[in-house]
Amino acid sequence: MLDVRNLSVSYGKHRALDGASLRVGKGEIVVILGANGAGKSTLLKAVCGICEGRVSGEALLENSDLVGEKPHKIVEAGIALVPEGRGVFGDLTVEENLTLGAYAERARDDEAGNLQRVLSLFPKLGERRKQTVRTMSGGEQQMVAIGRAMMSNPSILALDEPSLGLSPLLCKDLFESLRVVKQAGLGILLVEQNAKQSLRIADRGYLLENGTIVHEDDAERLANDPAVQKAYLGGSGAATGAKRPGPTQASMPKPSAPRPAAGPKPSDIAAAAMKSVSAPARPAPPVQPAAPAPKPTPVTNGAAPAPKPNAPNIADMVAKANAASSRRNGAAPAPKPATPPQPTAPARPAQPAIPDFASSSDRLRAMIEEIEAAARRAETYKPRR
Ligand SMILES: Nc1ncnc2c1ncn2[C@@H]1O[C@H](COP(=O)(O)OP(=O)(O)OP(=O)(O)O)[C@@H](O)[C@H]1O
Repeated sequence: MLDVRNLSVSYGKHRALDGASLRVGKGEIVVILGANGAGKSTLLKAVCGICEGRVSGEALLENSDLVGEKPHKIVEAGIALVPEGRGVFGDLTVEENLTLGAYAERARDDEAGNLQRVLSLFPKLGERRKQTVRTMSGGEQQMVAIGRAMMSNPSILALDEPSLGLSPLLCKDLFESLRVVKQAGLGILLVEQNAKQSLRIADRGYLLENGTIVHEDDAERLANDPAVQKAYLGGSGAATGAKRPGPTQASMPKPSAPRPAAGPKPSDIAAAAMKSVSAPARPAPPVQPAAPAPKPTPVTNGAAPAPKPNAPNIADMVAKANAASSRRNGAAPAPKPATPPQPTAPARPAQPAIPDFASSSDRLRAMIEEIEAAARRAETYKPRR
């Protein structure tokens, strides 16, 4: 279904991805394992059309090449990204978040059907339809992010480190959810540092080292490979002198390389694309998450598509969400329903501090102002080459 051939990415002079080739079939989970800075996110971003670097090679989906296409075209073609950091709209409800994911043209005709499919895959989201996403646990928010991506009715779901920050128990739930998604016939391209659990659910895996794919195998063989165990699973393969058949040994995770400021921040790009949130006259952009945002800022997948007669208007949606939110709870956020205690406390990522606004409409307005400011920064940004 997805056939990536000889994909390379350079950020200025730095070659972050070097001739990567991989495939993802229907109903198949494929995991990319690699140390920090190996180029995993770069690979996903290049496939999804949101990479800031120079991209060459091919990413064929059902034989049409998506390299060079705009992100919303790639969503229309059938690839949806769940970005690192989720990018959910914390001030909106589960249902509102899911609805925003149905922006793609391929999803609009059957929005109700897609919603039903997502809710039947994730019954918990159905039970929590009216819950404000910010009040949910990290694992539940991740489920919202996956559900929202699935609302675009994709054939390939790409996920960037979805288990990041989740407790072991929530990780287990998350990986189980992905198994359910796979059973629905989607192909899953998964970037993960949690090698143990991802290899448990994956069909095949690739090892990425310094931008090069050095090995490919089925997931079970990878999990039992002493060299892989040593590098990614905390095992003692070195003691056995075992060597992986790839060109080089998998290296131990290394600290992230410093990231040169070669382009606008992903959150700025996302914010620029969201300008129409506060400009109702413009057509709304496609709502596919593009990048991790430092706050619960809405993130999108790039340039705005041509207006469609039946296109939902994001500004209207936000206004509706605003009204619903005010009706729901006035100034205070919805109380968090009791959830069973999680085994390890530090798993939930810190929630961004929310200023004590007088009402939820003030909160929304502040959010929009923040997005506008970021958009203005992005517009005037001039990359230093
Ligand atoms: N926008 C960018 N501009 C310049 N260099 C970048 C940019 N994004 C990534 N890089 C560099 O490309 C290399 C690969 O980064 P990438 O984020 O793809 O790695 P990764 O394997 O996803 O790492 P991690 O697991 O830490 O997220 C790194 O050296 C990184 O510094």
